[in-house]
Amino acid sequence: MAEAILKIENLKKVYPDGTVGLKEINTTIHKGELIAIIGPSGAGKSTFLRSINRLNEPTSGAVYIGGENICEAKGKKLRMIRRKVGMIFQGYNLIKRSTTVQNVLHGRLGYMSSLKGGFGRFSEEDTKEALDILMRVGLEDQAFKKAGDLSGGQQQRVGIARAIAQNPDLLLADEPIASLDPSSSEKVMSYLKTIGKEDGITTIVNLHQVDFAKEFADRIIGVKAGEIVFDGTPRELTDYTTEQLYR
Ligand SMILES: Nc1ncnc2c1ncn2[C@@H]1O[C@H](COP(=O)(O)OP(=O)(O)OP(=O)(O)O)[C@@H](O)[C@H]1O
Repeated sequence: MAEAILKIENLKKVYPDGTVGLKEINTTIHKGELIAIIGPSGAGKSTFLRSINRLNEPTSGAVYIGGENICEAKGKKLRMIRRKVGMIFQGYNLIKRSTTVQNVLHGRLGYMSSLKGGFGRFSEEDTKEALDILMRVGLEDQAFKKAGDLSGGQQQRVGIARAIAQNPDLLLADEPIASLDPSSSEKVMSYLKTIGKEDGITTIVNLHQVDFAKEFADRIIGVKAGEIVFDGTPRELTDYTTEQLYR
């Protein structure tokens, strides 16, 4: 089996108002896997995903990314771990008035000095790499358009390109296709899968659509009431199990 890239131990999240977001999550995820997290609304999918890079601060437990516990990391060490974790959002989170290629270059910021990054001084090499990445998501002809002028599906592909520019080991995608039509969703999931496999990136995707999880994931984790209640291959997720999960 491929090396473990992510190990989660006794991960728990209780929100300040007392709501238990995650009861206790334990799992190991391997290099290059595409994992879909599914489950009913309010199950804890976003809490789970966002706890992995501490976008949402866990209450207790450990998250080892490449052997380092991000929950205990601070300062430079935390930045170094986060640099290797790309994030893709439902609302794309692009700078709409900047060009597509500038948005992709933002993925490189973690590798630049804050002075150069602040002035947007990207090297020719960085720009060339950003254009190459745009080609990989089929957007080379949109590179100099304003990101805000692209369709939703295209904006999400820029989101993928920006995350890839970060040269990540791990990609976290929080409901990346929730706002897209089926055809754009299919494309976004295909690019995530193809690039993940080509580059050996482990990808964890929160999904509402079970059919997309079954079509694209290597492994599906079902979450309900803050706990993992299913963990298996798409084939192992039967109609009965799905019904139990969403009941
Ligand atoms: N900031 C917060 N404060 C209090 N409770 C929260 C907060 N964020 C989420 N929760 C609660 O934590 C639980 C898990 O929420 P989460 O958003 O992780 O679920 P989800 O499975 O991603 O849901 P959805 O599919 O609807 O996005 C829910 O009960 C939710 O109401």
